[in-house]
Amino acid sequence: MSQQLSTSTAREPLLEVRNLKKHYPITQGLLNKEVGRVRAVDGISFDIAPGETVGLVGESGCGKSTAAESILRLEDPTEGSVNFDGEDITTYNDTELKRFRREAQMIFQNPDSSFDPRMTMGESISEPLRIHNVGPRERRHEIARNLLERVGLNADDADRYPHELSGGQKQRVALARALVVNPRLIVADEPVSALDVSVQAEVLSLLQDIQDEFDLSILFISHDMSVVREVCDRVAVMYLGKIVEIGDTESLFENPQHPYTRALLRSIPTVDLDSRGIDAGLHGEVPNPSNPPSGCNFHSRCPEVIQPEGYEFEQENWRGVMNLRVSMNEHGVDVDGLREFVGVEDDESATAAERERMKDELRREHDIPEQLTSSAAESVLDEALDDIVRRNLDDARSLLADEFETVCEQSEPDLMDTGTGHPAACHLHADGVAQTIEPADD
Ligand SMILES: Nc1ncnc2c1ncn2[C@@H]1O[C@H](COP(=O)(O)OP(=O)(O)OP(=O)(O)O)[C@@H](O)[C@H]1O
Repeated sequence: MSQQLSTSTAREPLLEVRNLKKHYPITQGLLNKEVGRVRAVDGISFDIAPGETVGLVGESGCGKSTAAESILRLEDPTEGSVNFDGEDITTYNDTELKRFRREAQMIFQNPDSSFDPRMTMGESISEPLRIHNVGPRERRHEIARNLLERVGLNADDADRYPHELSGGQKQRVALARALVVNPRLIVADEPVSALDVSVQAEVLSLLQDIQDEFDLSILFISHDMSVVREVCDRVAVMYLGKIVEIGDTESLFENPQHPYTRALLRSIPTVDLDSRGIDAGLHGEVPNPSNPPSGCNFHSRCPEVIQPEGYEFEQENWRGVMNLRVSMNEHGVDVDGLREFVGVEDDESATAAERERMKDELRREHDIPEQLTSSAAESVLDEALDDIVRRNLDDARSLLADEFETVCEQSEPDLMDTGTGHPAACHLHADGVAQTIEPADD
């Protein structure tokens, strides 16, 4: 299924993002020679219909903010198109951009840094009107007072300064300021993550009321799955610059089809203390987007990575072997550290028993059990561990790659049909069969 079709809304979209990329060059030397690229956003496509809220969700560093900035042309995209009301804004000149920026407003995470401390709230709200030469000063002030009431504050708050307001009140003012130019699209980048939980709910409910009243489209960016579930009609899950799953909120939350989405859902804190925490979800960090893993970008952390043909692992054993391979490929193995750990002076004097202890330590570090359930796999692994402690790292690397390479590291999956009504980019769906997994507790 093409990414374009699978990411569309049912209605005529207001915003159409197609194959959007934003790469930052990494340069070196006096001549600024390009030696690499940070692939912050790497080919995303989705639509937003009028009055619709679409969530962009993922861990920190997945490229959400860069996507938002590229969509509003606060950053110039490297590739791709952004159609707003049928026109590609990536080709706009300065005058056209100025007009577009009245129609598409952004709200940021930290309300403190969005206001000039020397300006009253009324001045801040009416500032965009002044920039766009709308009305005389008194009229602009009146509009600001009016909007303050619309966002649940007092008209007289127009004369107050930012330091006199709480975080939640400031985020309400930020919303009023965004609304003052009658936008059709609001991009809200983590709009409630800096607020107390009790205030978050109020601001989110205000956002929804305002959306209904003004028929706004909203791109809602968040790392918080529970907040996204609350406010979004559809959700796009982003990992390392790409959309890995996109669908209606209920469908995606009830029947998540990408292992990354499932892991994010398991990471939602619950009131049940026994099952709380990130442990059941994601391990490690988002890899550096200047050097993403081969094949499926998520394979280096995926708890459901597909097993190589010809072996029968228990999935956790298999993940352990993958952990070893990933760390060998990403940063090698510290054989000196291992040697010191077991108290061996130098390589020559190591006894067979001490080498075994080094191998045990390698297993422990990578969550590999003492013995794999598959004896064929165990014998390959044992030989590779032996190579590692004898410093034949290249031999170990190629033995493991030859025997255990999986489709997940060989080829990059596109968004594909999952049989659930919404697509995901995962080889588990290569045959079009839905993965029916128990919904996550939330
Ligand atoms: N100007 C820049 N130059 C180089 N790399 C950048 C630049 N801006 C962002 N990046 C990198 O691009 C990647 C995506 O960053 P981005 O801020 O878009 O992610 P995010 O999902 O919004 O995370 P967060 O929630 O922490 O802001 C990160 O690895 C980041 O370091």
